Amino acid sequence: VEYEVKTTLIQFLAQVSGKDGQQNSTVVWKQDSDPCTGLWQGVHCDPQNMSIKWLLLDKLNFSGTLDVAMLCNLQPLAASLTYLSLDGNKISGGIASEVGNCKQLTRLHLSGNQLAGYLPSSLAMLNNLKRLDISNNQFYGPLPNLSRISGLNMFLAQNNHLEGTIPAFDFSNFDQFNVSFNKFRGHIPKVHGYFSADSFLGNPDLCGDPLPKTCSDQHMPLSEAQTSEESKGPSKEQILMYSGYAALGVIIVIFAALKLCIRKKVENRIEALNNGVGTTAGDVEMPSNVSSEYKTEVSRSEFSVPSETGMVSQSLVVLSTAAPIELRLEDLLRAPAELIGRGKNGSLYKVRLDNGIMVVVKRIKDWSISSHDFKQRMRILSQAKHPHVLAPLAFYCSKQEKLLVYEYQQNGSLFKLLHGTPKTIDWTSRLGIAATTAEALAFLHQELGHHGIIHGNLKSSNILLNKNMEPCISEYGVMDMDDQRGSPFGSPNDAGSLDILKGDVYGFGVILLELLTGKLVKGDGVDLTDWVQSVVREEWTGEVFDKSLISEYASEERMVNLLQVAIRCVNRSPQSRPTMNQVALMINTIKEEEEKSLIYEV
Ligand SMILES: Nc1ncnc2c1ncn2[C@@H]1O[C@H](COP(=O)(O)OP(=O)(O)OP(=O)(O)O)[C@@H](O)[C@H]1O
Repeated sequence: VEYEVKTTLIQFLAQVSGKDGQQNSTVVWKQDSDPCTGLWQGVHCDPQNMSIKWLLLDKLNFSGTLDVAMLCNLQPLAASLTYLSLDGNKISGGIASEVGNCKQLTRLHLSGNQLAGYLPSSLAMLNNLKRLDISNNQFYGPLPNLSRISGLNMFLAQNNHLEGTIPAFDFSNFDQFNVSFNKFRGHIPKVHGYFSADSFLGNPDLCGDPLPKTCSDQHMPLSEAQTSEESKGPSKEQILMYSGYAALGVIIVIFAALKLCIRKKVENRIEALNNGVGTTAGDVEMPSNVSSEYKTEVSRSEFSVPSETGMVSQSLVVLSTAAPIELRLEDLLRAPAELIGRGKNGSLYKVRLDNGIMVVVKRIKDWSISSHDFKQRMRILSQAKHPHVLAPLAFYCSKQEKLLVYEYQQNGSLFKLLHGTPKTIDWTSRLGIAATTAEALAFLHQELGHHGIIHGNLKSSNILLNKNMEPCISEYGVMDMDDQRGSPFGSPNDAGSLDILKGDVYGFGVILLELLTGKLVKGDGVDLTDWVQSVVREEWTGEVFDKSLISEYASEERMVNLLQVAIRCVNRSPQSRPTMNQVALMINTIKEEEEKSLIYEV
């Protein structure tokens, strides 16, 4: 590492620790050693080119001042630093505008210090920023327009003195967001159910969903209020801006008209198809290639879809733009199908469409839900979009029969990954799957819980792996809440409607136990939970873990932490189980610890 970089880092440390000359400092970096090879505490380098990537100096009792300009004005550091973390010290000062030079920063964690002052607008120029935590400080003034950073997925700024309006964030990008206990005012931008009131509480002049306080005219967003006060006549910039908007408007209208034309064409086609299908129902081919695993003959009558009149008269309702273009019921029925599962709520077929695309069709018979409620449910489900939730592409609904069409996931399920041979899943991947699944489930609970929609059948065979081997929750909302009566998962009937989501928390806890033990679940998760609880009661906790995790030297501390989360989730009493939001936070903390330890090893 260059001499200049070393000197700057040492000066930065002296200033931020408040221990000049590093006397009495808990961290000592020496000029005669190298930050990357000399194991400087808190410094993590890219092993390829020995550049400084992370500076992690959390909870070290530092009481100096922050000088980010010192780091970000030095080109080699500014070009390599991706993660700066100083959480939980007593550092004062502010964030200098030079932070904008640290263009590679993806994470800036400054929570729990005594930092103050305005946030520089250059913060919003950090295009690579993903996680920004400035919570529990004394920052004041308005927020820079952080909504322009498209990849930002965590923003924590609670407990400061920030004011003005909240920028128009796209909350669907965020897994954590909190601006509570500040002095923000005006309308909250559209939250679409991604975050609850907790994220906005404690701002007396803030209004609108999800806060109970509705907005009146006096709550006009600051930007609008300023415009109306100042506008005697439009300025040159305003004229330019408005003509830009007008041009954009024209483009949108043309685009909408085009879309309408296309939709009309498709509708005509479906109509024609439906008329045709009614008369050609007899031509529907028999599905073939039945899976040898199930050794079940699929006959035409089993997979064809008769309407109430005995004819195929309704079309598929396509819900997703990801659906293969012109996905039609007729094509589904004609395509070769392979029975791949017969679960407690229906059969599952893998279907190869004419164009070679594979889809999976879930066929649910005799579900007592009315057609109206089913359609309504499908519409709600399709609106809750999340990258780790496999939403149905399309559905079909008649009185006796419901079909749901999903994308085929060729990497199979978590069940197969954990219990198949060879078992190829290491600790880091297991923790990653746990964290991602927890976040996705927390999202669904937030989005759908108030509609009374739960997963209701969460298990490792319903966690599928996408092409990047990331987990996706499948078959969400396919089970009726009533179907869970008497289930050990803790149904809504156990303790009132508030607990409807806690059955899913139980199911998720069992998945965590499977990830940790590598053992099979029997009888609705009961055997495995009983076994784990008895071993832990006898204080043989270490015996619980999958042998392959022990032999790869996975951190026992973090495995025990995850086990504690799992045990809380499978608590007999639904009320004592945490919410999925809490679970997701706990697992994320364990994952962050794991990431930090991995980089220490480097
Ligand atoms: N979209 C999909 N792509 C690939 N495989 C899938 C898909 N959906 C389900 N599977 C797999 O197909 C198999 C059968 O699924 P199915 O849902 O019928 O059974 P199950 O999950 O064991 O039971 P249940 O009906 O109770 O959910 C499972 O191994 C599941 O992981």
